[in-house]
Amino acid sequence: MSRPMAEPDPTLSRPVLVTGGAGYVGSHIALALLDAGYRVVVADNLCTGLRWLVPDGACFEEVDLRDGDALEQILRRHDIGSVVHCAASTVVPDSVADPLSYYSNNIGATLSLLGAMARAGVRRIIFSSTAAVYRADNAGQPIAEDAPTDPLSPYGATKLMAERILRDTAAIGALDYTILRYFNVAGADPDGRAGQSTPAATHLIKLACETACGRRPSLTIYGTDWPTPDGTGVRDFVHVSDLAQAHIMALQQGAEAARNRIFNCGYGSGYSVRDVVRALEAATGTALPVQTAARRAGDLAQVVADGRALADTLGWQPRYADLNTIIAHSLAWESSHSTPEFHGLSGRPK
Ligand SMILES: NC(=O)c1ccc[n+]([C@@H]2O[C@H](COP(=O)([O-])OP(=O)(O)OC[C@H]3O[C@@H](n4cnc5c(N)ncnc54)[C@H](O)[C@@H]3O)[C@@H](O)[C@H]2O)c1
Ligand SMILES: O=c1ccn([C@@H]2O[C@H](COP(=O)(O)OP(=O)(O)O[C@H]3O[C@H](CO)[C@@H](O)[C@H](O)[C@H]3O)[C@@H](O)[C@H]2O)c(=O)[nH]1
Repeated sequence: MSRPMAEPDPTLSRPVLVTGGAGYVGSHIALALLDAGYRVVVADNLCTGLRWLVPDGACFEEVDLRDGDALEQILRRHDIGSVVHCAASTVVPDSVADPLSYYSNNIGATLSLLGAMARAGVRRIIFSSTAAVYRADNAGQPIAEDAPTDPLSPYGATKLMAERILRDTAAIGALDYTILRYFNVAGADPDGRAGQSTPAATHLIKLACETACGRRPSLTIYGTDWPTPDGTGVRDFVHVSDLAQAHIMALQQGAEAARNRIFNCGYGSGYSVRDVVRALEAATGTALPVQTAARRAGDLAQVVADGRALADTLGWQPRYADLNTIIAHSLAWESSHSTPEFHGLSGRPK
């Protein structure tokens, strides 16, 4: 199914660089930008990304963002006008086990990118941040952008530090940023063009769909004694295509409402792990094999966004804000595309 082409913003007639565009979120952002009529360049070192996830219409540059000279050349060669910065190391427990590699990659890549942007005269950046920057004791309340920050993990700390670097750089007039703090990203492109394909993904809905497709013997529920209605963890799952649209809106309104602002990206609705299991069972018509285990280290009971600012300020209108839709799209992708034997191959899975 093809979507109508929207007129690109005349101030954004130059190509957009998507760092991490071979990854889960970045590939959906690249698709949404192409759908909206933008020219797109993806910069990715494929450390977790997959070449075949880069949409056909995008130019691909295989580069480690920490190579500032190479990046500067890419920015100049493609006449980049703005940057969506998704590239990062993203697995929370890995960041606890190996903090130095997380600080090195996430801070190193951001510093190198901002330096290259300054030298090439590129000012506008949209940054992928996370709910993991907030303090853990939110008492189960929806979290607004002005809630206290105090990340539990090195991963969250790298994101908060990168936010600070952006703020300090904007304070001297060197760039304009919009920071988007994602809650739990899930789902897949409704047209089946992209989906979560990382071989070692750890996210609940991805693992639940792998289980439903018979690739895992069972799903482990971590903790049934949380202070939540059914005892399992509660999260705010945001559809990856709605999230991608938020980046387009931030870019289009960059000179106005989104300039140097932070927005939560979540629907404000919490679903428990058992809600996810039930929704999956309803979608497949079969029982999902589950086992229970102790709470996972570093987990929180409930993480739900107060996401009103994004809608009120940028006019974000999510299209897929429904757990059943998120599950249906994830399941469709998992069952038709993401098979283990294709992981790591350069060709797109059939
Ligand atoms: N998926 C989520 O639930 C979630 C939630 C909150 C925030 N985020 C943020 O969204 C962004 C994208 O996450 P994702 O889930 O798509 O992860 P992902 O691992 O699928 O994508 C990250 C991409 O960045 C690339 N990359 C990493 N380091 C690089 C470097 N030094 N140079 C070039 N490329 C590099 C990887 O190869 C990969 O393609 C990250 O910044 C992450 O912190 C994701
Ligand atoms: O096999 C599993 C996987 C997860 N969970 C539970 O499901 C919930 C969600 O876990 P997961 O999907 O791993 O996401 P989070 O740990 O909430 O973290 C995600 O969402 C954060 C934003 O809220 C991002 O910052 C992180 O990068 C991203 O991994 C938690 O209660 C987990 O304990 C299980 O019970 N079994």
